Amino acid sequence: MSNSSSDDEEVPLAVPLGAQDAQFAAQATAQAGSKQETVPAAADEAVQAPAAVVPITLITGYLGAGKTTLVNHVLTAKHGYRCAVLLNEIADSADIERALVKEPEGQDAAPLADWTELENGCICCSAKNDMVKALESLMQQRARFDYVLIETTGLANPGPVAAALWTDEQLESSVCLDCVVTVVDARNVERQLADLRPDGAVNEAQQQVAFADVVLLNKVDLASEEQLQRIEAAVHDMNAEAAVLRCQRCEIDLGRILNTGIYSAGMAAGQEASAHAGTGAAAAGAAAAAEPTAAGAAAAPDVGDAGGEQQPQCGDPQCSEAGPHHHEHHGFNGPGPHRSIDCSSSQHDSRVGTVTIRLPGRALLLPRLRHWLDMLLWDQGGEADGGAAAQGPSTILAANRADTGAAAAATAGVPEIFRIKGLLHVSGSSRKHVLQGVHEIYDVVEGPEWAAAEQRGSKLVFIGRRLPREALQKGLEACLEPL
Ligand SMILES: Nc1nc2c(ncn2[C@@H]2O[C@H](COP(=O)(O)OP(=O)(O)OP(=O)(O)O)[C@@H](O)[C@H]2O)c(=O)[nH]1
Repeated sequence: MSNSSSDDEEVPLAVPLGAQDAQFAAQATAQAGSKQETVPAAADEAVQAPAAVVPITLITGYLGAGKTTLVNHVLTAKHGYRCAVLLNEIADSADIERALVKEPEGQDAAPLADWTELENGCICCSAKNDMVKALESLMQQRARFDYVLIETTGLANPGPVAAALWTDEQLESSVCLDCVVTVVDARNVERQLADLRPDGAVNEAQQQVAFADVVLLNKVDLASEEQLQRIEAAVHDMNAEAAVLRCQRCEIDLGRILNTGIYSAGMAAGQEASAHAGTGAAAAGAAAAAEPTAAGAAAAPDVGDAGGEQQPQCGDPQCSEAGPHHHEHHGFNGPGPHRSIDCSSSQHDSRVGTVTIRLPGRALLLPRLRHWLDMLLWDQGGEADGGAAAQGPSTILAANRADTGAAAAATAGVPEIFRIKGLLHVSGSSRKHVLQGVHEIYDVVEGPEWAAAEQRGSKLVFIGRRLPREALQKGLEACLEPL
């Protein structure tokens, strides 16, 4: 993730996070600049005299859709807001994103960002309280920013996060939710939306669209006009009120997602819920929705190497029903009947997991790695026929599994890789390399120089289903330079 490199930047804030079971990087970047035409007049006022209440734009979207790209766009655009960013990564990968930050060079140059990394956890469940604590901590330095962006993990249900923003007693008077933005990947979103859960429950991609005020239909360069129209229709069917904006690299008019006043408009219109006030039945429902049950919290690691089921949790603060149910009604405080969602979904699909492979010391041979990745990913595009699929990752990984003796895993189903992130130590290069992969598309780019004192090595994070760790490890080890 890169940040603004304007000269007038202040040193970013670092928010210390206390919880152990969440990987939650908090970054705050002070940003100043001239007001962009597209941003409402309030932007200028915010810079001159900090507003009493800090607006928050919640950025959500499936794995690899372009959330960090959007954050980068906001941080580097000139719009007059000084932004603080809370970043929640699903895997242990904040250092990988950080490797792409173009830090200012020179001995006395202050780094653009301080990063705090926690292990595991997604702010819509186990780490939600950490998000609230991080925000509370951030608000202690309130004078340094006037806008907050929160980037959720790709598997977050934005409902409980939004509810927490409304109902936390410490936060209620200092921040307000302004807009829920869902970034969707034009190339992959159709299959993500169509992805069936064994119990027929709503999946994460559907939840994210359902809770959006604005849907960014990103990566239009990777989709046909026909595809784009199909997606727009599908999104409209799920959430008729959301504005759908086509874009590439999330380059949009930021006035559509910053200081929109969407939620305050809803409150002014006299919607029943008044979560900011924290009173009444609706707020009580919100609080219930925001707090996971003890059982749910205990069983939280549903994403990660260890699996586990979560208690169903309704993300709608107007809902106080326990257990699986379905309802159609008006959104949080937002105007219009626009969120129809089956709350019976478990928080995340428990089969989705993360495998992190670390390869300290020896460098990777880039051509060999590329070949391995090509073989691993080439039939993940969803357009290959059954014959082709049989030669793709399932075959490679199944063969590797057979080698390692895990024969049972070979028959358990085809591995699916949604996302790859890697920080690579590449043979023959003094620079870090960063690998980014979304489904079958991947890219390796050069990052900054390795520091003299830095221990060189590679780290790759795979997010997907039925990921065979040993096979991945073996495949990658075969790409290392010889001893
Ligand atoms: N072709 C194309 N690639 C894009 C576009 N937007 C983003 N990308 C690439 O898609 C990849 C994923 O982008 P990110 O912004 O990291 O996505 P993310 O949603 O933050 O990913 P996670 O944090 O893993 O969920 C990166 O390699 C981006 O460069 C786009 O409009 N077109």
